[in-house]
Amino acid sequence: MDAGLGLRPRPGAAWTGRRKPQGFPPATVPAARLDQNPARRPLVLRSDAGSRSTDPIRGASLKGLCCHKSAGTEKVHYSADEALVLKQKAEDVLPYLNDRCVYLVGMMGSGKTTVGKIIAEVLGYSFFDSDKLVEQSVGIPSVAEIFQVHSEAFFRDNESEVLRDLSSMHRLIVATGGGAVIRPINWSYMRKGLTIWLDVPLDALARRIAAVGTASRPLLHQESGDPYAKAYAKLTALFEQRMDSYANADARVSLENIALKQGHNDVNVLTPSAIAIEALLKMESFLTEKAMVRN
Ligand SMILES: Nc1ncnc2c1ncn2[C@@H]1O[C@H](COP(=O)(O)OP(=O)(O)OP(=O)(O)O)[C@@H](O)[C@H]1O
Ligand SMILES: O=C(O)C1=C[C@@H](O)[C@@H](O)[C@H](O)C1
Repeated sequence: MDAGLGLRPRPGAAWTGRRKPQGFPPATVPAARLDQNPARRPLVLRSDAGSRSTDPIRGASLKGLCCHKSAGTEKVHYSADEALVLKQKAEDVLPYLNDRCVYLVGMMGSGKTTVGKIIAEVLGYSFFDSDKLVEQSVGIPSVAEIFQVHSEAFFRDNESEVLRDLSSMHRLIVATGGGAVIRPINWSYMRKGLTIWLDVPLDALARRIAAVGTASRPLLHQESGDPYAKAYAKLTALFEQRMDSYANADARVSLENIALKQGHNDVNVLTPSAIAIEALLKMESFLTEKAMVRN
């Protein structure tokens, strides 16, 4: 049990009696229109029998040309205690979420994919990585190559189109690209769901990124120099430009704060599931406060 988070599982307590928020009624998922840009491949939405989601996006999910990383297709490991808390928190959040999508925003390497898959798993939602969807729709296998063959602007245009298409769907956890927050139009799409900022200290990000190399991250990639130092310098510059945009998110998950609560100095010792638990707590706070204001 993660005592630092002050959580006690309440077996069977799925609903706390708070009024279920209104809005976002169940919707029929329209066919995604990823075919408007001539460089993009048409995308067909159809039911995904392979998804482990309990109610896969109202009977439809991105498949075929899209990369569908359902949370159920890759095993996520966490301790029994964490699993219990995750399950309980997911049950608390689900009624308030009301099928809305959740967009994880944050710098490169902040854990949007790692944490997003856990959240998707416990909520029974489907997981998508918007970078992968752009790669699939453009037909180029890596973001780095898209930058090289086309341009960053081309990538950003396609990223906006992907986010626009996802915004008409339900029950998705979306790991967005690190730079998705810089375009106001993207916020108009993400605002249809819930936005969560994974706020990770730059030093920890630089260490994570240096450990795996910068080749897949075109904005950080330079031919020479110490991988940590160059990642740290570039991340610092990017973060200065973007921090106000990240702060637009509905909720902020600060790894520094979680580490403080758990008595750690280094945020990189935090387990992805502890971060997912904190994200669910933040989602719950945001959604219940919003419901109280409304009622
Ligand atoms: N809590 C954690 N502690 C340590 N390392 C982590 C943690 N979460 C993720 N990582 C590692 O950090 C790297 C980046 O994680 P991940 O791909 O989930 O981030 P991301 O935000 O989706 O990145 P990007 O936006 O660049 O795709 C991976 O190597 C992952 O294993
Ligand atoms: O931070 C960024 O601008 C980026 C982050 C990645 O997820 C990719 O979307 C791309 O490499 C750009």
